[in-house]
Amino acid sequence: MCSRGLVTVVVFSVPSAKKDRVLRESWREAWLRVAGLVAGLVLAALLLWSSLGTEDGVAEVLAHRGEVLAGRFIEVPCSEDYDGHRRFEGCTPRKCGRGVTDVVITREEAQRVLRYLVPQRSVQASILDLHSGALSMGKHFVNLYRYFGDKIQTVFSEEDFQLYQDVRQKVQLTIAKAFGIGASSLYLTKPTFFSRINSSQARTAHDEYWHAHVDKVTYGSFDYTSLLYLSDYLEDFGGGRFVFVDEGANKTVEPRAGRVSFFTSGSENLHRVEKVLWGTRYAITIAFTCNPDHSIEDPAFT
Ligand SMILES: O=C(O)CCC(=O)C(=O)O
Ligand SMILES: [Fe+2]
Repeated sequence: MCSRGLVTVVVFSVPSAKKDRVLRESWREAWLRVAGLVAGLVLAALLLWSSLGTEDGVAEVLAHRGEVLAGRFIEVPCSEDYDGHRRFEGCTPRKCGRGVTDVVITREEAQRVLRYLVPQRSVQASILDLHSGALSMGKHFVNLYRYFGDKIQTVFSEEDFQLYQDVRQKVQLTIAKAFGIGASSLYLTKPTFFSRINSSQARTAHDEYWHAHVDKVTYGSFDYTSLLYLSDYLEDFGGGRFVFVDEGANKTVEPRAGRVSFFTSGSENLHRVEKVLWGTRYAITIAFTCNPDHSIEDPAFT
């Protein structure tokens, strides 16, 4: 019986084995198709995620928005950009790099600076040159100081200018200390400006803040650039992170009110700002030169 059973099984199992194989193969094909689809979806999601995260690939975060940095400094080799300019020993960078600190300017001070720039917010300025008073409004630049004339005192108070001067002084000392130079060898240079960025369309080339650039090339006189952030990444706006464009992995600085980021202005510090996706981002660019011929006074009533 057993052998008959076996035979029976054998007899009937020939076509069923074929069927099984066909079935197994079609299952395998279906599985392969599903696996291929899943792998494709995962890859697409990864690509989308990385492009949303950094816009241009791999990035490391140099300063997270949530951390309070007592001071982080990273040295990078100097580019040759300084050689084409007159050198000022004890000031022109021999040591190059980038630093971030959250303890030099308090959040309260940053809020006060922002408050003093409120009148400009109401005229929808996107850039205000704090030295000349040039204000970009849509496609045009107007001169705020000339426009308001004597009435400028209704826009800015003595106290506002004093606050700006205190902030500038503290940032100057921080830069001097980080790079091992004398603070008095640094001079404020132009443009020193307030920027307000939102997600609306850029109207002039000045508004296209997202292009990678070298400050020394863009602005000429800059040797050391500093940025004081006045609003918080992911609280007040999305996108808008500052990116050092490096070979390998970019380094990002997430803005936070009161955060000061500073760096030598040559091509060792090529950088860009990510497009702002929502909300409004406020910052001040304060630049220093080693060349006294390029120095400017602190903004003041003149
Ligand atoms: O606002 C920033 O984070 C950077 C601005 C900038 O690159 C510049 O002012 O040259
Ligand atoms: Fe820049």
